[in-house]
Amino acid sequence: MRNEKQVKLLAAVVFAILALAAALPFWLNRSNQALLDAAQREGRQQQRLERMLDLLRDAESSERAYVITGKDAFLASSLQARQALAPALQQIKDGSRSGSARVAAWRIARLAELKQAEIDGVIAVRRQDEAAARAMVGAMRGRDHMEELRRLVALETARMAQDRDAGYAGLVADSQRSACMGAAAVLLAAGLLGGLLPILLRMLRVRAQGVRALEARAAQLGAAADLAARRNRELKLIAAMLRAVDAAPSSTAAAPLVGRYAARLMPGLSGSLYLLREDGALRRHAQWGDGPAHPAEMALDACRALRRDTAPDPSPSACHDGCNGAEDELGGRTCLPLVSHEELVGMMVVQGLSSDPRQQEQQERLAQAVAEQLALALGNAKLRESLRRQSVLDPLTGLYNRRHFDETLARELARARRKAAPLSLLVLDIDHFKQVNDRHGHAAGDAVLRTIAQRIRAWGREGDVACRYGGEEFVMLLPECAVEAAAVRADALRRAIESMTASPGGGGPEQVTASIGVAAWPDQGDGADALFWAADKALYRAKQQGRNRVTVAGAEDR
Ligand SMILES: Nc1nc2c(ncn2[C@@H]2O[C@H](COP(=O)(O)OP(=O)(O)OP(=O)(O)O)[C@@H](O)[C@H]2O)c(=O)[nH]1
Repeated sequence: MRNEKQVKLLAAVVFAILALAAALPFWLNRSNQALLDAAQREGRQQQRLERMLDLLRDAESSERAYVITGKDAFLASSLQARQALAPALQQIKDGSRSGSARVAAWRIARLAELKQAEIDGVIAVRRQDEAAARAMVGAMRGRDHMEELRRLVALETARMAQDRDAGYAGLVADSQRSACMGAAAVLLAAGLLGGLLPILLRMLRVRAQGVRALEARAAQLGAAADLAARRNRELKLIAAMLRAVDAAPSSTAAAPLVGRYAARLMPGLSGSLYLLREDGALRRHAQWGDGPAHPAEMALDACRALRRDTAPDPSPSACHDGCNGAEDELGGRTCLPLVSHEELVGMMVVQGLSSDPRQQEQQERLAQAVAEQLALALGNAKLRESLRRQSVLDPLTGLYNRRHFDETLARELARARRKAAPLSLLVLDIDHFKQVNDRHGHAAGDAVLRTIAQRIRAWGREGDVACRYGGEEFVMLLPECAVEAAAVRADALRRAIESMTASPGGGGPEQVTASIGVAAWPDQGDGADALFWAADKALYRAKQQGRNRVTVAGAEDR
């Protein structure tokens, strides 16, 4: 700022000096012109004075000739000279400007008039008396006047020459002064410019530094804005992925969605999502990108990322020996254990990381952020699954409970109506189970219930729904199975129970039997209650008829 003021001030001074130097030739030219005008004026004045002397000389010659000859012919030129003299004298008076020149001009003019008057007087006397005229001429008055006139004209001429010389001398002095001033002005301006130059250079340097700093800052801000926009997009995608996982009915159902979001979140990278199975192995449920296919299944101890510590380590780990023992190229991959509430729920493998360390760090940071959020969401999904399972499962046998049966029966009935397909219901009750409890104890009774549940599970087909209805009573729903086929299958189950070892661990009965009542929609019951009622009545009849048998509901059971 201070520099800027200095530069402006110096620039103004330099400008003024240069303007002055530029004005000098004009000023000098004006002096030259004035001198030239004065010289011309004085030259003209000198010509006038000489002409005036010539006229008087002509007039005097004519006068002499007339005095000597008396002939009027000689008076003609005197008359002409006389007529020309008056305007010539007026021009001489007008042609002088300065005070002294004017006085001299007036004196000369006056003397010329006196000379003219003297000539006129001699001519007038000659007309009367020649001798008197000759006497007048002889008196030399006219010659004195002419001498005086010549002297004055010479003086005036000398004065004019002197003035001219003085003017020329002044002009030379002015010219020298002007040259000196011009040179001084140029030197001064050069000096000032010399002083100005370092300041300007410094200012330019400072400005250039400022511009560079601003450019660097702008680049930083641009990069920060880009980064913020990228992070914002990533956060939005992560949030959307988490919402999708939350909305999915199970973690396995969520996995393909995760794969799709991961492909958008980490463009250019490939990867796989593994979920931990109940048997403790990792199973691949999603894969994205164009990278190499990762193993479909992986044992926990095959992964260096997982076996490194006793507890799963959620920090990213670059594999160096490949998964599942397979050879893998070094680097370019990170395996991220998905740990939620200190429990491993799965693993995310990201492949194709950049070889540029900075870019790789960013990719790993993003993969780590995705993995952390995903682990929590998958953990929550598993928790929800577990809660949901617990709410519909019977804790003793692991079969569905009565609540689930009620819901399923209503749903399956609706489906059967839609499809016009049969739906069979089996109600199974263990025979004399009270005696089992009484003889072997309640724990042995529980063991028998679990063994029978296993047998039912083994007997069931895909689509069958087996539930513990309560106590020692089980129900099985057989969609798209007509009553005859259901009766056949029920008898197979009865026989399987009859032939199984009821207490494999010992301490209980060796054998148990069960009675089964069978009913089917729509023949034995149109609604859920009617169908159950019919099957239960058939079971009652089986008990009455001696147990360990299958009874199909008939018209009397409706
Ligand atoms: N150990 C055990 N016993 C149970 C459980 N639920 C019900 N029971 C018993 O099952 C027995 C059912 O007996 P009952 O209803 O008299 O029938 P039953 O002895 O099987 O006779 P029938 O059905 O007529 O063949 C009772 O002794 C109950 O205490 C259970 O969860 N565990």
